[in-house]
Amino acid sequence: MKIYYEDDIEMDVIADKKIAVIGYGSQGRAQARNMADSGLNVIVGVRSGGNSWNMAKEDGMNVMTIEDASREADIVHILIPDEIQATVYEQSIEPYLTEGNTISFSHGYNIHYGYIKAPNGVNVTMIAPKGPGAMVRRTYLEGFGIPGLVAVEVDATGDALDIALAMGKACGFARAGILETTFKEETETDLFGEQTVLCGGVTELIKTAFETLVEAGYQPELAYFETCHELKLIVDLIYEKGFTGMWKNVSNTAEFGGLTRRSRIITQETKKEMEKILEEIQKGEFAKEWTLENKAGRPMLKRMRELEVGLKIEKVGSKLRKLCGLEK
Ligand SMILES: NC(=O)C1=CN([C@@H]2O[C@H](COP(=O)(O)OP(=O)(O)OC[C@H]3O[C@@H](n4cnc5c(N)ncnc54)[C@H](OP(=O)(O)O)[C@@H]3O)[C@@H](O)[C@H]2O)C=CC1
Ligand SMILES: CC(=O)[C@](C)(O)C(=O)O
Ligand SMILES: [Mg+2]
Ligand SMILES: [Mg+2]
Repeated sequence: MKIYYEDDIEMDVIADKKIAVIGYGSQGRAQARNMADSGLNVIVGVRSGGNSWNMAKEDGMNVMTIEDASREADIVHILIPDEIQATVYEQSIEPYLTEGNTISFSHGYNIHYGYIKAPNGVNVTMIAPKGPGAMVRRTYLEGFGIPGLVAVEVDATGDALDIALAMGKACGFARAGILETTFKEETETDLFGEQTVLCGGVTELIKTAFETLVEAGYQPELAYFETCHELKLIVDLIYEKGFTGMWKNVSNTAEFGGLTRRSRIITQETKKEMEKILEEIQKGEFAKEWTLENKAGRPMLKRMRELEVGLKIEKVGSKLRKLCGLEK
């Protein structure tokens, strides 16, 4: 396992290169601004007249259409939604690539599952933060960074890894460390983590605990504070001090209750289901399902989004977040 830090990485490999960041959303806006603030020649490639076009202009970025940016750049860093990358790549990026260029990603999904294939002579690299775009920017401005992953699928120029690492350093990732991996490993672990813990698992855990308390007659506001709001404070302790550090900071009562009951909540059945979800990812079954969902116009995602907005915890939580100024 190789982890790269600031002092391990030279910037001169990309000092005079033009870097097109395609997309200006969660990751695009954060990474483009971080790299520009690090002194790199960044072009933002987005749809003309769209929200991102206007936002990038307001941020003072050098903005072009995706086609012009791809033609102009030496490195094309693709930060648009995974499910549309292949179409945009085929229509607006690939025709403008030349030998010695690099295409770069922050998730291995489209390369790993074969939706995007680079032409001969073009590097294929990944520099991926292990965190949301807003934190990529916030930690950079605070002088720190989000840990990153670096991978090289195709090294056509012999310096593809140096290029990806320099981009990661310019984004601030090397302050926290950049771990070397592969497109396969990043893709499979990222999908697994977001489905079973970070986004899927944790919201289902919170929702179920909240509903259990409310159905038992407790005040919904108290249930929200207990099962959702306070979770950040506990996770911050784990983030900074690990499990043992967190246990040291909570009461002995919480420690005894938590350690004796947690395996009744996350059971061996849960572990078996996690293994099944990982297998679906490894076999490409999730990717196929997501591709079909998009081809059908996202009926399931639209319905699930509607149900999510309508959840009691969302209504109670929004009211409380507004009252304490967290939410506008
Ligand atoms: N979100 C995150 O925190 C993380 C994301 N990643 C990865 O980063 C990559 C980007 O993800 P993320 O930042 O969330 O993406 P977003 O959903 O935030 O991307 C939005 C951007 O994509 C553009 N866009 C959307 N649809 C199209 C289209 N059909 N044609 C052209 N441009 C389009 C939008 O432009 P417009 O304004 O014109 O609509 C906007 O600039 C993905 O590979 C993702 O897996 C990796 C780690 C974390
Ligand atoms: C923020 C992040 O790392 C995720 C959950 O993998 C994503 O947004 O795809
Ligand atoms: Mg992730
Ligand atoms: Mg992800």
